[in-house]
Amino acid sequence: MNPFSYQNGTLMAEAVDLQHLAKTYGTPLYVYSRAALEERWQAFDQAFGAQPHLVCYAVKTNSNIAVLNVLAKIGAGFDIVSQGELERVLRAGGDPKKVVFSGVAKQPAEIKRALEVGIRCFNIESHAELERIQEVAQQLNKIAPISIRVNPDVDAKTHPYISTGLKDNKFGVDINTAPELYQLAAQHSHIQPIGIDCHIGSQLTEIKPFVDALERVLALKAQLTQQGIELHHLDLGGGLGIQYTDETPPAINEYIAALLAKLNDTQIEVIIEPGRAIAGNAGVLLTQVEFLKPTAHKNFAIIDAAMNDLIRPALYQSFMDIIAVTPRTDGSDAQWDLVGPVCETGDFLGKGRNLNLKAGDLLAVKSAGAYGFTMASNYNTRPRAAEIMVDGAEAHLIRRRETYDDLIGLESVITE
Ligand SMILES: Cc1ncc(COP(=O)(O)O)c(C=O)c1O
Ligand SMILES: N[C@@H](CCCC[NH3+])C(=O)O
Repeated sequence: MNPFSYQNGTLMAEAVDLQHLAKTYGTPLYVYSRAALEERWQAFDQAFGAQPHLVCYAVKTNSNIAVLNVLAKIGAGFDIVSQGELERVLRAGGDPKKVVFSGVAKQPAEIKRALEVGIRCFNIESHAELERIQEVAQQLNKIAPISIRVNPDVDAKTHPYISTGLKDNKFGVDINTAPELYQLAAQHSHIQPIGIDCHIGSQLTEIKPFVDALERVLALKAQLTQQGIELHHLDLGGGLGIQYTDETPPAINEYIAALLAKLNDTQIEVIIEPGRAIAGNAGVLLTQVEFLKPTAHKNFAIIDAAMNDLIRPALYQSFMDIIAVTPRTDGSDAQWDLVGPVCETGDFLGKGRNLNLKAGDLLAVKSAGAYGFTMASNYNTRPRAAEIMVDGAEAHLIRRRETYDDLIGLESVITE
């Protein structure tokens, strides 16, 4: 489903008028569709059929507790990378037994909390981290279930900043050295190896790298079985891409079908950690045109959303499609650079876009449900945007706009 479609000349989110939302809550404004979030998580879940599996939504993608709650209610597990994300999952009603904990430097306090609430598995990213988890588990007299994140060294063919499965990335351990680390882990008194983990990158638009990675993970599993280490699950990470413009990523069910074909009836539980493919196209960012500033060389449209609200274009030169909420019937298209009010030359959301604009127009940045709000900052002391979840004809404010007190209230002047 596409939750965002035009009706009577205006873009709607499900059955809610986006012009109306912008008037009520102001801009910049993130708007998510509940139905789209649910549909995409369920598409992953259902595609597994009889294969034992758990679809752990990657919390970093969009961590609003209303988003997590909607997914928890339909049975989602969660992939977290910090205690902060764990606290969100718990407050959203998520089941800790369905939580996997990734990330290269889990703090002792984070490990302790995760052991206390009883998460499913720690995805260990180095030998040093194995020792730290053993130490904390021993102090608590608990057994830590672990998998080792291996680096299968496959080229994910995505942006270098979001490719994670290559030898020279900071993530995971070299797949060739993993057997040694598993042997060592198995000898630790408070560690129980239960799975293998990998995650090769994000915004992948081809199936082959996923299948290549799985092949290497299966070979490792066979080797470990021979060495007497039996594992209960394979965690294949996230990474399935979405369409931002003209990309043609595989459909969710094609991607899962390719994994199942490679598994060839191996009855092992498969965990996946999709983020973008669930939340990306379930959200838009609404922004208003402040001023039009045509110059001799270029036309700038200055909008009220900036790189602090949505950093992907500035950080990765990502293309995010930008459309008029109510396309004009008067005037004509011109080419515009859509820039924000932040004092940085890199502050743009789109360049050279053909749009028919006037000051005051409302625009929607598409595919902004993933890595939008979660990567937002307060740079230039700009309050972060409000967030709305639409559910049919209803709109719920799921995060109010920040106030200046929210921003400045944590600070104090020195008194001398
Ligand atoms: C360990 C891990 N799992 C899952 C994800 C989610 O990735 P994506 O949003 O591409 O599905 C990420 C981010 O790339 C990650 O680092
Ligand atoms: N934040 C990135 C993806 C990185 C994924 C984090 N593991 C993006 O916006 O595309």
